[in-house]
Amino acid sequence: MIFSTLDASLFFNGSEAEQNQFVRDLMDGFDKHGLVKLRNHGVSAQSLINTFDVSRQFFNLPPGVKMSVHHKGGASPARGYSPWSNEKTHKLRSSVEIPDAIDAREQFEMGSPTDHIFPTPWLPKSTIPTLRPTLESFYKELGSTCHGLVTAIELGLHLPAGALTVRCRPESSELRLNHYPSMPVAQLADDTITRRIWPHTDTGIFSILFHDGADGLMLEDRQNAGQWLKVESEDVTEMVVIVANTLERWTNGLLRAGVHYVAAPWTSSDVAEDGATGGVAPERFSTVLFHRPSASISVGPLPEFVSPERPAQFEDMTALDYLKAENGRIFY
Ligand SMILES: O=C(O)CCC(=O)C(=O)O
Ligand SMILES: [Fe+2]
Repeated sequence: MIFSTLDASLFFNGSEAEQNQFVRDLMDGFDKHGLVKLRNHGVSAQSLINTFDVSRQFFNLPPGVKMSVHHKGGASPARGYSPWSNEKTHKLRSSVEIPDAIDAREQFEMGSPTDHIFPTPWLPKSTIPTLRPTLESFYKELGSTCHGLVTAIELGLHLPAGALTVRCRPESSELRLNHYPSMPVAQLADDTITRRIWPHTDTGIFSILFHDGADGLMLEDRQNAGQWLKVESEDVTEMVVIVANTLERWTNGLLRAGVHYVAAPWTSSDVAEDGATGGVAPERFSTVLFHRPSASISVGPLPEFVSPERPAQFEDMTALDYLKAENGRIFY
């Protein structure tokens, strides 16, 4: 296996020596790839089943119903439903200009249940009674895991206890449900303008990701520029953690964000083995939590990572202004 799968219970419930080993392995994975996989992460298998179940129910609704909770686009934090191709993820890598590039994907985003400045629009309870309670409880569970991971990162970066966790209060993370409709594999080939999601980095501190078993997640190989690694998964309860831009900015480039995209699946029975021609890619569902700092916190480099030999590489701006600047470029 290319990527380490770490046992998070060693950090949450282990001895000091086990915690220290987990922190070393986490930092090693972040350094080598910008990605690690976790098991025993605290999110229950039942929550995942429930979440993918309501996600399927939501995306199966008629377009008009989904559009009643439409995300209006633009710079504000994404809340609600974005139909096919509304987000242009290829623009997240400003160095790569691809005219008319399309994301073959629809999505739903929610913010913290306590966020009253950018509230999440919900369907009437009668439409899918379990949608909101399931997602709010999933959000809460993910929040506990994120808190633990941020604590581990503080240790790994030799920062004082609480240095990063205080920057994540009040909670400002965003939960996204992705649905990639079934489509001919040929439409996702290298010479087309369509990807399930284009190569990009995420804007938060890190992202935690689950999918429903349909593979396709690819990560840029930092050892071989321009090459991509398949993020194979051993089981659907495995959590993928990807370093995102804010951690890169805070550490002044010490930890780098993982560039990722979703390709046609490589193992599905209904897709040719090489994944490049023929066949139909089955639909795919994923959930991503973008763990973000609180809105007013700076995403500029932390003083601990700036020195005369290593001047600040990133602008000092609030997490909200940073998110707005990115969203303004990619959401229509
Ligand atoms: O669906 C996936 O596996 C990746 C999704 C993703 O990268 C995103 O939503 O930012
Ligand atoms: Fe992403």
